[in-house]
Amino acid sequence: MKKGLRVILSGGGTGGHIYPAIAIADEIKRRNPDAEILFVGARDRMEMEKVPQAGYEIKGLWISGLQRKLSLKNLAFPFKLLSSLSNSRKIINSFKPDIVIGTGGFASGPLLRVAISKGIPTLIQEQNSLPGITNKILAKYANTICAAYEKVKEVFPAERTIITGNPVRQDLLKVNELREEAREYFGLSANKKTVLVLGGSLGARRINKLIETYLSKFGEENVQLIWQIGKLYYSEYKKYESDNVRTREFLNRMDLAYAAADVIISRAGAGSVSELCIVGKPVLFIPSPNVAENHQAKNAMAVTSKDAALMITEDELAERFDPCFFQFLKDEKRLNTFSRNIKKLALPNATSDIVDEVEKLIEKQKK
Ligand SMILES: CC(=O)N[C@H]1[C@@H](OP(=O)(O)OP(=O)(O)OC[C@H]2O[C@@H](n3ccc(=O)[nH]c3=O)[C@H](O)[C@@H]2O)O[C@H](CO)[C@@H](O)[C@@H]1O
Repeated sequence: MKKGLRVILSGGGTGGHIYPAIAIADEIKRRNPDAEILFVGARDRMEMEKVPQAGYEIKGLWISGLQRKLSLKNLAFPFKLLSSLSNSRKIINSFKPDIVIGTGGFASGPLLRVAISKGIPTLIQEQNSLPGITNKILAKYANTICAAYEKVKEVFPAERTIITGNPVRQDLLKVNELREEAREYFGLSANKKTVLVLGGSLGARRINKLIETYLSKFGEENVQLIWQIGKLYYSEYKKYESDNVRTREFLNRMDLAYAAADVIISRAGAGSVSELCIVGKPVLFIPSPNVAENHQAKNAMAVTSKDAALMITEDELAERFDPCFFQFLKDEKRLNTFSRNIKKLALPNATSDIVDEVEKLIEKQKK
């Protein structure tokens, strides 16, 4: 890549859009330490905190999505859109990027729209098998679309869509070397099985309720927990913190959380699924039913259909969790099969393949 490369990345709203953008930024920086990288997000969303923590500058736009139901908040939408288009133009004019990359979420809409209108190369990355609204609109004009599922070619222009997989932070590639450090970091015992509970980047109300119900049973079964509760629910559940139960609002060291775990209970957001394949540990998926076209269940089924994980839907939890999960925890043969099989589904080169596409676009622009 050329010296002094200038890149704007935009993705946010939830971790599912933020961490792919950070993974791409890290790989661009690794290949070209002189690259200037700027993030653009939505002013009040979690990217404003998580991106600076990852070491990058971020500018916030005043933008949100249209509410599906009739809501007063929608009245502000046209003003937010105009304001964010105007600010995107200012940001692009002053930063002068060589390329603009969008990973989904509201802020990437106006920003990429302006980049496209100015003829700046654009790349979008779609994590899900069912594209979100922002990427659906942008895909009509973006130069390249990097996706994780073949199925998106039914929605996106197939000739510009490349299946790369989802970018995953590189520190997750070597979690198997971190087990000791991880147990120490969380203050966990070396003699007990550890279950890691993940509710997606925002936390999951139903999973938190489930864990609360079975806390004493986990104790009786000699199982310790790392329990990611989520910002919205943390105040309600943090009282359960103990030597055996490590409660966290958010896990800033996902590498250590994955490293400490023997078994993982998780939502099935696209990024979580991609990471879990790389980590290669036995998983129980509890997909969120509150997402468009039940796409988390589809993400999970892509894994369970390969005999590589277990899935229980929220509707089935009351009946199936107790008999299935506690038996699963003791079934070493099945745990090993799942570990082996889920690892076969990993696409560890996704980030590098996406940055190859970034380089190609920039080269093409130069010609
Ligand atoms: C409710 C909802 O709308 N969920 C969507 C959201 O999920 P969500 O935002 O949960 O995103 P994903 O499951 O894709 O990824 C979660 C990311 O957050 C990180 N993480 C999570 C918890 C934590 O404590 N620390 C941490 O760093 C994970 O390591 C991962 O990188 O975006 C996904 C990708 O577009 C979609 O598939 C999901 O359906």
